[in-house]
Amino acid sequence: MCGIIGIVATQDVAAQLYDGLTVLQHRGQDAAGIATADGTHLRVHKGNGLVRDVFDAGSMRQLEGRVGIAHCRYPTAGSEGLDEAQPFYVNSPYGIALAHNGNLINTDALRREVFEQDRRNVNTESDSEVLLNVFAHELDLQKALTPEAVFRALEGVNRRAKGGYAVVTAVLGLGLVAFRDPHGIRPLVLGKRSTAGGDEYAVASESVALDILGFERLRDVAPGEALVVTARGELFTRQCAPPQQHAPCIFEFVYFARPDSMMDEVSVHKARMRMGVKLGEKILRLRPDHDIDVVIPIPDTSRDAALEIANVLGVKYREGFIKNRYVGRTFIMPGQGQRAQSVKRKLNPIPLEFRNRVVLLVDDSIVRGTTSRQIVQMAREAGARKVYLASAAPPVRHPNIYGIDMPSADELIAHGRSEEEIQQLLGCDWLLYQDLADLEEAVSGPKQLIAHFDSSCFNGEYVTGIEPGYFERIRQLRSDEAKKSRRVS
Ligand SMILES: O=P(O)(O)OC[C@H]1O[C@H](OP(=O)(O)OP(=O)(O)O)[C@H](O)[C@@H]1O
Ligand SMILES: NC(=O)CC[C@H](N)C(=O)O
Ligand SMILES: [Mg+2]
Repeated sequence: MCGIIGIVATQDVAAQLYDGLTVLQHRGQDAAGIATADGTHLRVHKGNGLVRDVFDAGSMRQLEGRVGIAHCRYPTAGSEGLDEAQPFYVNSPYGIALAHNGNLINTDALRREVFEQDRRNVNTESDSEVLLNVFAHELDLQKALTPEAVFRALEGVNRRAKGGYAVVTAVLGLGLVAFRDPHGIRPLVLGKRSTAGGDEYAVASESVALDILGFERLRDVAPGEALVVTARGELFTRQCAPPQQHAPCIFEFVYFARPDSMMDEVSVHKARMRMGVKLGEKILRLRPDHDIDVVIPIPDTSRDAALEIANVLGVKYREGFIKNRYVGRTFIMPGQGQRAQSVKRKLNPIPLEFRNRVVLLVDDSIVRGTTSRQIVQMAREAGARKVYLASAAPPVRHPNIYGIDMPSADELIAHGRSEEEIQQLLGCDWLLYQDLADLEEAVSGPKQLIAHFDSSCFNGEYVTGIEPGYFERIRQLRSDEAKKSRRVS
């Protein structure tokens, strides 16, 4: 789930893109990059690692320009290597740099089309580079470089590309172009800042990036909508795909996004609190005479939900695990070995919060079970009398194909297993999952702001439709086993 941001300002934007990336870091830890356009040159700097490791004073100095885009990467296609770090660049037409959050599901077919019909070669395994070439070709077919021409080109892109995509591009001689897939699976938000020199605009995966840069959040980019901000700061917007069901990814609200972000008009923090309320109510329904002494979150993401569960149950909330702030998110690490090792380095219990107590551990989600398996064990070793585990999301039983790297169903602990079997595998005394209807209600909230979601990893329903054989192909390409063998060879 990568993070993207694009800015058009009245002064150089690289430093602001850098700051924006640092608050989107939780969306991708493998690589980062910035591209800027200064009228005659597009400059790109990218590398593997965290934002703070990729850039130094020298690389920042050469990123001149008042139009720019940036990306932090969590791979869902290709390798974790530098070749596939973003932004990508093509020199024709005009010079275009592109950064993409999401995942295309017709990459193979598009790559062939791009090569055979559009006569463009894509040298990496990245779906995003294929997407850039489709955009470049469609723009090449237009006879001018105007917002109108870009919108026509994007109608072509939306006809050809299938999957989840929120995209920012810098087009030399024009400015910033941003667009969101016709179902709005991936998030994208627009902000504005007025200065003495004129209006400035930014688009980003999450509103937190706008907040810290002092942009006012105007609105979300609509599904299928595109916008152009010229280098002079003029904003043009247009719907570039026929209307489709809006289906934002529910996992953004469960895990990916920062709680201080607003997404599709919903506060992620409030959505997570409502998840906690629903789960607390479910506990009271199933076990009105429960014996829970204390509710303990598995930090970070589960905190909002855990606090509300404790409130509903009327029991204590305690921070029983201390998180090492220098270890990143484990779920978005590329290999299972790395993920498993990091849980121990990341979380350590405070035994006095566990000793002789019946503890309810809360996590936002249980995906591969890497975290919860170890945490349940740690809670027992710290002296808990009984260990219960509640997940603010339902069992994850199906692959995600729109930008979260869960390509292989058999790596998911809940795939093909009953809740009793999962409980046994995790080693807890009671395992409780949120119901999907409750989760969807929790996110859409009392105002029912979102009618449909991409909840595919919970219910196996894929809003774009799926080609036969697709799952087997991505399993072969992207399972942990496949990735490991690629790393060795
Ligand atoms: O079942 P698993 O495969 O372990 O995946 C689920 C876990 O991974 C995530 O935590 P992560 O450490 O990535 O981030 P966080 O600190 O934001 O909770 C998520 O919050 C769960 O704790
Ligand atoms: N998580 C994402 O958004 C990934 C973007 C793109 N598919 C890549 O692998 O680089
Ligand atoms: Mg976690």
